[in-house]
Amino acid sequence: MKISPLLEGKGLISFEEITDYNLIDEKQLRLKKRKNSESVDPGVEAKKPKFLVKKNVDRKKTNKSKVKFSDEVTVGEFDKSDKQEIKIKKVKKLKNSKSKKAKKNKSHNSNSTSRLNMFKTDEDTENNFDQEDFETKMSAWFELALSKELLRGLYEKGFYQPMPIQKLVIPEAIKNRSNIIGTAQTGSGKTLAFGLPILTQLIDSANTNEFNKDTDSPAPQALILTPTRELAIQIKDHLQVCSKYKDIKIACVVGGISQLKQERLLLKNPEIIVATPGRLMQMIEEGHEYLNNIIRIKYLVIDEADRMIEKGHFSEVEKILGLVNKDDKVKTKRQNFLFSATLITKYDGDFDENKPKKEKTEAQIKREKRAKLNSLVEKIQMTKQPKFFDLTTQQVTAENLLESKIFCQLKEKDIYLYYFTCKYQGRTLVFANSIDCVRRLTNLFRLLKKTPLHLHANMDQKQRLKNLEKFNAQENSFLIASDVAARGLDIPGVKHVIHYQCPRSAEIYVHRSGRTARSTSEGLSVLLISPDEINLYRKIVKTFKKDKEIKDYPIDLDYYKSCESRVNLAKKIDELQHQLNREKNDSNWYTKNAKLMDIEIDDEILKETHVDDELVSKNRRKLSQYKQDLDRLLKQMIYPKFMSKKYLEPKNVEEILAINKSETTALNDFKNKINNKKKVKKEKI
Ligand SMILES: Nc1ncnc2c1ncn2[C@@H]1O[C@H](COP(=O)(O)OP(=O)(O)OP(=O)(O)O)[C@@H](O)[C@H]1O
Repeated sequence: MKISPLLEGKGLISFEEITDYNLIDEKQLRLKKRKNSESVDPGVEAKKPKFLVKKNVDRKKTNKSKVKFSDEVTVGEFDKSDKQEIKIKKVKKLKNSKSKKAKKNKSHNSNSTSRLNMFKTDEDTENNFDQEDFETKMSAWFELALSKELLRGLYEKGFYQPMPIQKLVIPEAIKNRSNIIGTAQTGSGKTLAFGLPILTQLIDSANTNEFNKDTDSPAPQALILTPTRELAIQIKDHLQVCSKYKDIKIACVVGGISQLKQERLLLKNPEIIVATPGRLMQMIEEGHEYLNNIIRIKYLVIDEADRMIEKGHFSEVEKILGLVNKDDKVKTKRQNFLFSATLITKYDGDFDENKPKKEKTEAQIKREKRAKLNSLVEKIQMTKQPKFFDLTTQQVTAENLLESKIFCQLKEKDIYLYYFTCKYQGRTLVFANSIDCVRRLTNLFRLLKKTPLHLHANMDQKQRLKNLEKFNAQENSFLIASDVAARGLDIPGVKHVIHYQCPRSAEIYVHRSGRTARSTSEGLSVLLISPDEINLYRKIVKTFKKDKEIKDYPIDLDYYKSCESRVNLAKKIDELQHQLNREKNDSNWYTKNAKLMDIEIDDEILKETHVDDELVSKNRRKLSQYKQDLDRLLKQMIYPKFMSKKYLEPKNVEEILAINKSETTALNDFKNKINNKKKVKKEKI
């Protein structure tokens, strides 16, 4: 058996190791294969189970279950009664037994060859579909009981190995139809962990014509709820690509986009609806027939579940739950999935340094986790005990994420941000706490000719999507966003996440940072912390015990100084521009309204609102001068320390800039700093 690179070397467990398989089927397949020399007759194979089936064996009663529990992966059978411990399902540590591995690989191959014939389309036969390549690369998926059409889609996407959360959740969800609660780091593939089991089961029912069998009016089969529109669209696209070899219709019901268009798509009776709660509830209340039938859904997913059930945020979620839980029979049969990277990480303790510290005991933490899970189960009204998969580590943030910080004064933040975007190449995502701050930074960085993109909840939805698309498409794009972009968004190649302001909660820190270092890529997060944010910073550090992990980001002071003059000038321009606009708007407001109402303005008021023309033209001249100065500054190079001034001929500037940028990356600078510190420490010892 091949182990996912993410599992390798970490002593993590594999789901395959904890299941018992129906070996008779496997033997029969092998015998058949031998008889037919190369491949098994697809006709015969079709009558056999397509995948190895987990036997209904009570592990507790078998002697094979001498197992150890790995700290890093918790497979818990969650118990509703608060008094009982979370039952840990027995799991075996992965052993590197060669003979066992070889045996398994053999069985994979013999089994998969026969299945392969069914994956082929007519086009494949013409285009020489590489069966062997498919079989070798995809073998790790074969035991997860996925439908053949999905395997083909995954192969084309280059997803040759299931990620750990997928490896654990998928077979459990398909074979046992369990309710699932899953938590794993950001970028660890949770979407497909719930998406693939649902798609497989839908494909199976489509193949047996089971959709809407018992009723005349069609109904959605699955509902996926997400907190943001962008995330809903992303999930829809992701599932659609994976299921391209089977016509499973997926529709988005999200706000900010033409309702008419969505209604048209709903006329096609999509099996899966991915929705944000607000628009979904609105359309249901307006009496949309197909959506009203969500009371019959067979699969319910609540992504970013901790956010979705936050008090006061999503009253619509509760209304939707009220609807889907109306019919007891449907509710009992429904399969539920709850996922998030921060499902149980909330820190409710005290982070005030002046108060005595009370460390929680392991038992207390466990109790709290259980209580949180209990409340989730109750809210969703799961009738069957869920299986709980916790793949988060102590670090909580993604494994390949390097975390850093810069302590600075409030007014220095703009300079550090500019410093960063000038010094380093790579897609950069900046988070601010308020929409006003996003707007101000966008204006400022436009003046600095940094072509920033922006994203916040008060923007037109089309513009939001357009900006996200541009951020995706351009190589060194730079997006300034509010926390509407913090959760779930999967933008490839984001190299840096900068927290311009300290996030208000530790969970948001995890999600924001998780926009980089996704899947197997590396990424860097930089927290800019001003004195008034120290408490927020402490909260993050305490929640995740990260006091040693978040190191200072190294700053090149010469470079910083060059940035300072530009940013300060740009700020002056921004302020002056605002002042001029304000004055213009004020005087316009009075004269415009007076005209509209056909009244004469009192002389006194006119005097008060009168804009001093001379002052205005003086400010305009000043503004134009500042702009010219800034232009001149921006044309110069922010030269790195190691370069002498003789290189700074204007024609060489671009060239040098390119060389400079290709040599240094933010991650390398940070890693070098850490390594140098380690060296110094060693030398001292
Ligand atoms: N088996 C796989 N092999 C390779 N890449 C994968 C696999 N499964 C998912 N991915 C990719 O990994 C990335 C992260 O996946 P996904 O968006 O599902 O993460 P997530 O755990 O939901 O993250 P978040 O907590 O931020 O929402 C995506 O680009 C996805 O396409």
